[in-house]
Amino acid sequence: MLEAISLQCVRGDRELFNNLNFALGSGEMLLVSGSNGTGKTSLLRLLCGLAQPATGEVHWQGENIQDQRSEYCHSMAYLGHHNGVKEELSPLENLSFAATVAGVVAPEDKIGEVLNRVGLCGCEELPAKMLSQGQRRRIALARLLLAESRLWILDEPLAALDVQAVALVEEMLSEHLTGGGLVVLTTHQPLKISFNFEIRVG
Ligand SMILES: Nc1ncnc2c1ncn2[C@@H]1O[C@H](COP(=O)(O)OP(=O)(O)OP(=O)(O)O)[C@@H](O)[C@H]1O
Repeated sequence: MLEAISLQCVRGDRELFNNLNFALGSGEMLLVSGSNGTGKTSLLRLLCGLAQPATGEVHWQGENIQDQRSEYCHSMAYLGHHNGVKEELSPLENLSFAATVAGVVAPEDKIGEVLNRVGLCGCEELPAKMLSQGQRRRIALARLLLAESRLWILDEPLAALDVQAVALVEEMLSEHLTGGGLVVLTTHQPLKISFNFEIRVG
């Protein structure tokens, strides 16, 4: 379970939110909504442990994430605004590198399958810098599929994606939730898959 306990977020001299609470269980999805600049990315960064709340705590499986950083990093996959793709490396190399860092066993045929699933068949060996924005976003989605993390924290996962890729993300979310995974996401685009909770910031 992921729990936000009385979170307060301050950026610069502005309080973005205060006393924010939720509890998300297995197979559940939380949508974080709000207008531009209200604090959605800021909240996701607190949930990942990339930033600290002014007050409050984030708990994973009943324990503060600050006290279990390494375990939490293995349980959680974050897709931010940036794709985290290395420009000089091909999709194949990017995924192989990401799997090694995450401590996941990913033989080349498994990586090939995942790349095929995200529609990158035919450009597996091109340097990422030669790919389009949408194709780079697809590498990031492939990384999620390989990561084997129970908790997905996704900031605008549909950005730059075409209609087929949006449908793929919906399918990925659905499978992840059915398998007992948890999802926290922001999106300015409508999703066909329903969420269990919504928090509006700002
Ligand atoms: N390092 C920082 N220092 C000061 N203010 C910041 C910092 N980072 C973000 N902010 C401010 O915090 C506010 C919330 O930013 P955030 O990126 O969380 O918004 P958002 O809801 O995700 O917006 P969008 O929908 O445009 O992605 C913005 O007004 C932003 O300018």
